[in-house]
Amino acid sequence: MKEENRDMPDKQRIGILGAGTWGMALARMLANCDKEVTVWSALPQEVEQLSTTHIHPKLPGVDFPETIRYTTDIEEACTNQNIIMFAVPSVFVRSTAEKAKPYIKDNQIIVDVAKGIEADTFMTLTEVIEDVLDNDTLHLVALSGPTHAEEVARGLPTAIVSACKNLDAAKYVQKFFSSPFMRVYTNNDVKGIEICGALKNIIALAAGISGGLGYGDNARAALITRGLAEMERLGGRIGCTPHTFSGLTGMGDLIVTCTSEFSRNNQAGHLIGEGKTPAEAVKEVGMVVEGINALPAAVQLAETYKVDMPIVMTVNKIVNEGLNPKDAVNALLQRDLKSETPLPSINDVFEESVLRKTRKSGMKRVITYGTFDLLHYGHINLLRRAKELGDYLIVGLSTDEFNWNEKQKKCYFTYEQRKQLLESVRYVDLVIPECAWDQKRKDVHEYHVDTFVMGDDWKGQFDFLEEEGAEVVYLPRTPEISTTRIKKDLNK
Ligand SMILES: NC(=O)C1=CN([C@@H]2O[C@H](COP(=O)(O)OP(=O)(O)OC[C@H]3O[C@@H](n4cnc5c(N)ncnc54)[C@H](OP(=O)(O)O)[C@@H]3O)[C@@H](O)[C@H]2O)C=CC1
Ligand SMILES: O=C(CO)COP(=O)(O)O
Repeated sequence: MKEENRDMPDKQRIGILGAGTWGMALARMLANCDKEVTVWSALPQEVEQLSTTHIHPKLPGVDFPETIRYTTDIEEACTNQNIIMFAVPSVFVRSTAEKAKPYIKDNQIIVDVAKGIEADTFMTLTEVIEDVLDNDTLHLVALSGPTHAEEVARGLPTAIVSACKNLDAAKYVQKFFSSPFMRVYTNNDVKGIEICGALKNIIALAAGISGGLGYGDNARAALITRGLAEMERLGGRIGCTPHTFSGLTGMGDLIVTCTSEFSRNNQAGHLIGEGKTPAEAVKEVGMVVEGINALPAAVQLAETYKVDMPIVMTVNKIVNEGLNPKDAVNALLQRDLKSETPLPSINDVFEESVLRKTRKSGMKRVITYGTFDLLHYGHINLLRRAKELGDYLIVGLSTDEFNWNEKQKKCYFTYEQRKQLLESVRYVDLVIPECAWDQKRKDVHEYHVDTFVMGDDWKGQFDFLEEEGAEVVYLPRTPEISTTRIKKDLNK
């Protein structure tokens, strides 16, 4: 997708599917930024009420611009829009996509703001939409973050993430939703963003239950921190980027949902902790409680991938198996004692011991950096010659985020896949992540590097590392081969 093709006439248009609090808070912000907004709801009485009163019953004190159009006709909401946004609760995403499908044009940008994982398929919600619409030309964007509708509807400062595998589409949505009070970041880890959005709601239920039982801030902080560890563990197992979990949609959304009075999940948990049944709690909250919807998939994913998720499992026992919340918390506290630091992997232990040994025996250590996507014989030549300069070769492998953020480059293989390929090359002894341009000075000292090696296309650019005591060598590239060239040839 080329961003320039997307430059729109003066009026930018969006169709919003869902007139709940979140869809309406965003509708208000966009209409106030002069976008042409059409809101679809499945419920005629909701459309009738919003078009006549310009007030949403769940957002008292907030007035909505009269320019917003309301309709029960999904064709009207989907036709001729720059963006179509899904803002219905997770359980209605599939049926809403089915209704919208006949009216979705090729190359359409579709944004999902609902948070959840489908129960039977374990699909995230952009995956559900993709599955139903079944059209390769579409651009599916997850827009997510710590964003309570009640605050956005009042114009309070908020940050959010636009996540898409296609950088141009992510940037388009970033621009479209940026406003004087909303700051939008991009990310390409769509799965990680959506897993965070779904799982944090379950942890917020736990935080609410703890509050309802009368426990204090210490317990809540422990649940937030250990909850994040569970989210990260599952995310890591299914290939999400670790960095996402410390970002806005991970730690950020977890903090806001576990602490805000506005959180529906937190409120429902509180009521359950006080003794209400889950059904009574959901009824009293009166809005969607997505943590409860996400539980079946989260439990199944934890079991399928054999990931230890004690908080998620405990919430499931309380919500779906009728376990008494107090007994559940006691059981959680009485589990086997553990270390906070995960056990180092066999690889880490091995590499550490090799590094220690090579330090003692005075072996010569060499380091090089790069992306090494679509590994080819030019890469192998460079690695072989680098290894010949010493005894132990370290490769600083550019992470996906580093490539995305600093080089606007999307790799064919993920960091983990590229790492595995490099680790199976006989010349490579250790692969470390390259996350920033300026880490090289630190690496030279941390890894006791004697020689720094790069291809001669970088000639002169790293001579400053000599100040750190490393010899700097630029090796000639193998002229006829490069990843860029492979991609170009395959596209012919
Ligand atoms: N609220 C927030 O602060 C945020 C919410 N989100 C996410 O956005 C999604 C929507 O949440 P939110 O707006 O809060 O939800 P609400 O509970 O406020 O609204 C849900 C809306 O869906 C309507 N609805 C009922 N039946 C159907 C149906 N068959 N098909 C389509 N829609 C139906 C509801 O109508 P009725 O009320 O009459 O049942 C209501 O208008 C959720 O996944 C949530 O996690 C994300 C970020 C922030
Ligand atoms: O996702 C949200 C805030 O980012 C809303 O959370 P609740 O659904 O718990 O209100």
